[in-house]
Parts: sequence; structure tokens; C-alpha cells
Amino acid sequence: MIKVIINGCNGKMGQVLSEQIEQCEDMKVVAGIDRSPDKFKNNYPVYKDIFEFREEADVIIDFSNPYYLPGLLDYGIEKKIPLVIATTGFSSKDIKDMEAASEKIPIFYSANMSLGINVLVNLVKKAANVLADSFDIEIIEKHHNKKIDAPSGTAYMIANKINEELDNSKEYVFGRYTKKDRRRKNEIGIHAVRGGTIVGEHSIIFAGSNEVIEIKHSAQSKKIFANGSIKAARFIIDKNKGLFDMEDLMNIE
Ligand SMILES: NC(=O)C1=CN([C@@H]2O[C@H](COP(=O)(O)OP(=O)(O)OC[C@H]3O[C@@H](n4cnc5c(N)ncnc54)[C@H](O)[C@@H]3O)[C@@H](O)[C@H]2O)C=CC1
Ligand SMILES: O=C(O)C1=N[C@H](C(=O)O)C[C@H](O)C1
Repeated sequence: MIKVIINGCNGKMGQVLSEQIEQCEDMKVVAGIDRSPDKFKNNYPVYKDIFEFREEADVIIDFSNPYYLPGLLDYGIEKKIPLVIATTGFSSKDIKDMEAASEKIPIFYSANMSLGINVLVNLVKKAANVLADSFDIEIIEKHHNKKIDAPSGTAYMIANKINEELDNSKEYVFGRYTKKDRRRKNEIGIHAVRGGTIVGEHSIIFAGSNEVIEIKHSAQSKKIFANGSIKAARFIIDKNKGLFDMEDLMNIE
């Protein structure tokens, strides 16, 4: 039985993940961590601070807030526990800290745990290779009105994957409201929309002369992210150290 700690267990994703793990025969939640530990009645103990948990666990799945990253990395390293990090909104220093920690423990990090988005990334990389010289690339993401970071971690991830494919020749322009200038060729525009209960939409628009290609992913339930993080947990528990993402997981499926 794989023993899981859920960091951010009383958040929207933490609760969906708890339900999904209950349906797994090979996994159980042994503890949850949340800054509001009494918000829900969970079937496992919930602590405010991860260091209060003194029993054994095999993996931590994190859907919380970037603020918690240093504590999470410290705990993972001290207890030698693999981490699945799904939180978004990290700074470049946070990513460097994660890379440094992955020299000691295994870390699986993806801003989007769904299979669909990761297939989309592959399609978009191919399209960018063929079209980038003559088409303009814009990314539009839409999410629910409770989301605190913008643009989404997935929008950054897609932009970064495109940019890597194009020898990092692109600059990101976030919204165009303050710009009083026409679009330059070396831009990727990134735009965020927030409203209602939208689970998560990402559109990548390749706009050329007299033709437009739009590649879009629409998440219809948070379960896709929870289930992806469960697969990531199974994938990472027997690794020794290193930084992994959905491409590593998809390569073995
Ligand atoms: N990688 C992926 O596939 C996905 C990532 N996410 C990301 O996961 C994160 C959580 O999303 P939601 O559950 O929608 O947010 P939420 O706001 O509903 O939940 C966050 C939870 O973390 C807790 N929390 C916040 N700061 C904390 C801290 N310092 N220590 C311990 N707990 C803390 C909050 O009390 C809350 O219960 C966000 O960054 C979101 O963008 C969300 C969906 C999919
Ligand atoms: O906060 C969310 O809900 C989501 N966050 C992730 C992101 O920032 O990309 C992934 C998903 O789109 C849902």
C-alpha cells in the first residue's frame, strides 16, 4: 500500500484528490497538511505543519501554494520522501530550489497533470517548428474566479516549451493593455481570463496571413489533474533522485 501525504488537502484539488485516492486499491492517505486544518472532516489526520506528522509515508502530493515550497523541500530531503508538486505560481528562484532538491530526492513537477495538455504540448511544439517564421503565436487561458495566480502555470509551461523549440528567440508579452505599439515578430502573447467555475482552458493561436490555426484543451473536471498526480506518485516512488515531468511519465505508458 502506497502511503500518501496530501499537502493542501483542504483546498479544491486536495479534496478531489482525497476522493480519487479512496478509489485506489494500492494507495491510502495517511495525513493531510493544510493551513486551515479543521475546514473539512477528512478520513485522515490533518496537520498545520508537515513536521508535526511523525509516522511513515511513501510520497507527498502537493496542491497548495508556492509559499509552502521551502518547508516541503526541507521535509522531503530530511525524510527522503519523493514529492509530486502540482502547485503553480512559482518564481524562478523556486524552480532553482526545486532543481537543487532533486539532486537529493526524486521530484515530479508539472503545472498540468492532465494527459490531454501534455499531448497538446507535443502538437504545439510541432506546429511552432513549422509555422513560427510566418505566424504569430498567442496563448489564451481561462480559469475559475478562485484562481490566485495569473497567467496559469500551464500557459507558462506551453510558452516555455514553444520557446525552447525556437532556440529561446521569443519574448513574452502579458496582455496588451498597457502597450501602445504594434505586435513584434519575436513575441508570444499570453492572456488570462477569470470567471465562474471554468475548470481550465488553454488555446494556442497561430495567426498567419489569411489563415489561423487554434489548438485548444478544455478540462471538464478537476479529476483529470488528481488522477494524473496519482499516476505521477506511482511513477516516482521507486526513483532515487532527479526532476521528472509528464513527458517522463508518458514515455513509459
Ligand atoms: N498541476 C496541475 O495539474 C494543477 C495545479 N493546480 C494548482 O494547485 C494549487 C491549488 O489549487 P486549488 O486546490 O484550486 O487551490 P485552493 O486555494 O482551493 O487550495 C489550496 C489549499 O492549500 C492550502 N494552503 C495554502 N497555503 C498553504 C500553506 N502555506 N501551507 C499549507 N497549506 C496551504 C489552503 O488552505 C488551501 O486549502 C494551485 O497552485 C493551482 O494552480 C490546480 C489544478 C491542477
Ligand atoms: O488553478 C487551477 O485550477 C489550475 N491550475 C493549473 C495552472 O495554473 O495551469 C492547471 C489547471 O489549468 C488548473
